[in-house]
Amino acid sequence: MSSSNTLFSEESAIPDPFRIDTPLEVSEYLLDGRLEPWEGELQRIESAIETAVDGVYAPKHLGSCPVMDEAAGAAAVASTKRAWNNGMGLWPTLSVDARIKHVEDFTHRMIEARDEVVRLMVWEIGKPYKECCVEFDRTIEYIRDSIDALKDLDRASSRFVIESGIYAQIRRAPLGPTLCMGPYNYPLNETFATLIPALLMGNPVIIKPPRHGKLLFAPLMEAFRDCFPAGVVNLVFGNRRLVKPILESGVINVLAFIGSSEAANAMRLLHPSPNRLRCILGLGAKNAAVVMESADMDLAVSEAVSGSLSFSGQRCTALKILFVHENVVDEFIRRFNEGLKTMTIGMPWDEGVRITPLPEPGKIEYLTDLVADAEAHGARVVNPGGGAVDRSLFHPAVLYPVNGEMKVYHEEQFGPVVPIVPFKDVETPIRYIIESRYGQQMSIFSDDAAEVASLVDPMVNQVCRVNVNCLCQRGPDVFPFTGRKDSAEGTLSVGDALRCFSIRTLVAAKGTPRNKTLLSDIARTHKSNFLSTDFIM
Ligand SMILES: O=C[C@H](O)COP(=O)(O)O
Repeated sequence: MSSSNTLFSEESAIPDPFRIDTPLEVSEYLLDGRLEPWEGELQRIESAIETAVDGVYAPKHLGSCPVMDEAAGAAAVASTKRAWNNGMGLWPTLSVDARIKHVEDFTHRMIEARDEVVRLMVWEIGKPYKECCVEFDRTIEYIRDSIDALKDLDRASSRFVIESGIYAQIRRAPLGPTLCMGPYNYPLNETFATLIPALLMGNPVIIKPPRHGKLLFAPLMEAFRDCFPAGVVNLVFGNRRLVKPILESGVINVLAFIGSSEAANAMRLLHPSPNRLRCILGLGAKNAAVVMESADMDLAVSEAVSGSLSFSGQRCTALKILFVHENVVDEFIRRFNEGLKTMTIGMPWDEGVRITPLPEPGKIEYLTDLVADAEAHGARVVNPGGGAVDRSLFHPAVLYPVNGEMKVYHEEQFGPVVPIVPFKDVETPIRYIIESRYGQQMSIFSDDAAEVASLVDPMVNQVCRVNVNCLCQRGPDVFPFTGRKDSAEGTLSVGDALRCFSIRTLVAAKGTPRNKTLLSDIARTHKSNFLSTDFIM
């Protein structure tokens, strides 16, 4: 564990590849296929990491970004609307293979920017360097897998159907102007998890990067401009002032947002016809682990440590509450505290580091308050040094015994605080999961097949992924990723997301010989599908 005076005794302690010597001043945005100069207000972007200058610790100035206003929001809407052109624009009518080519060209350019994107991510959100690399590479893989999935989908869905005397060609069609907004914890990957399927399916998009993790979009701006037709990708920076007119315009047909349930609800209501707005959302979660008496303790502990504390607990899929059978809870806590030694605290570029500075303002105070509230209601911090604060670093705090009177029992902490609840009867965690406002995932740790089986069936009807002897997680990205209740809308995984960003339409005709010829002719001239020869009658 690093002590406060070894973290950053001086600036030169930062390894060279990670230095940011010159702040990145972003004074352009992408609209209508052009990089436009921004002459208005700029936001000063500071690092999650506090560094020492003349012995005084403060966040480092990383650069600045436009804070775009209502007029810019309206301009972004107009650009996207032109690209859509009532579904008759270049992009929505382009052939699938041509769209894929644009995305592939962009991917090559994106790979060239890897080092810079990763470096900015490390500084802006404090994510460990290796995890930033994984995020980048996972994004590239997501793009490639989505392209493959689109080829399969297109072939499967572009065949002729003859049913009850009706000829039909079923087509996957785009939905229209789309607003993509990712979260700070996966600023690249989770923005692209909506952006790429939206584009592949023919939708023009506005990207609004998250509050933290936005500078890393700057190295991609020229690639977006060069690789896509005008107006297909619009990249704007700002806050509510920018987003409000975009949604209020009524032009946006799809809101793709990963973040809090509250923000999603507020945004949805900005649209003049909220029911018409398709929302593809990845929201909050309070995933529980249930550790039964029969559990393999080594496995349960190592999965629980990693599941609750990877990227300092800032994952929607993190285990945010641990229910442990009362007969094994003492052993579980003892081993959990041992396991915490693998959660090295330090700077994101330190080898093997897992717990890093938190980027959100006010987060340290929030977590400190959660711990104090739990203590006031009878819990203790059971790991030595837990809850200690070292500038923007929060040392993981394991709280025990936690109960329903405490805030941490209910709230999504999204940080390195681990509440442990003892239980006698498995009804307790089951009831917790049933009554939760969220329904993303859960984990069961047990070595008893009958016991697992009895839990799995009721639980798959409460959450969208039941993990057996395994932590909660999103990947592999070809697996469905969604949630019930306030946790999600739509499914954000390879393939499933392509379906979310499109609609099945069909061209149908009375099954006469004349119409058969007619539909074949239409199929020959229609560009939006691959139209393999087996499609043409
Ligand atoms: O923050 C939510 C992410 O979707 C979690 O993804 P992950 O399970 O791969 O860390």
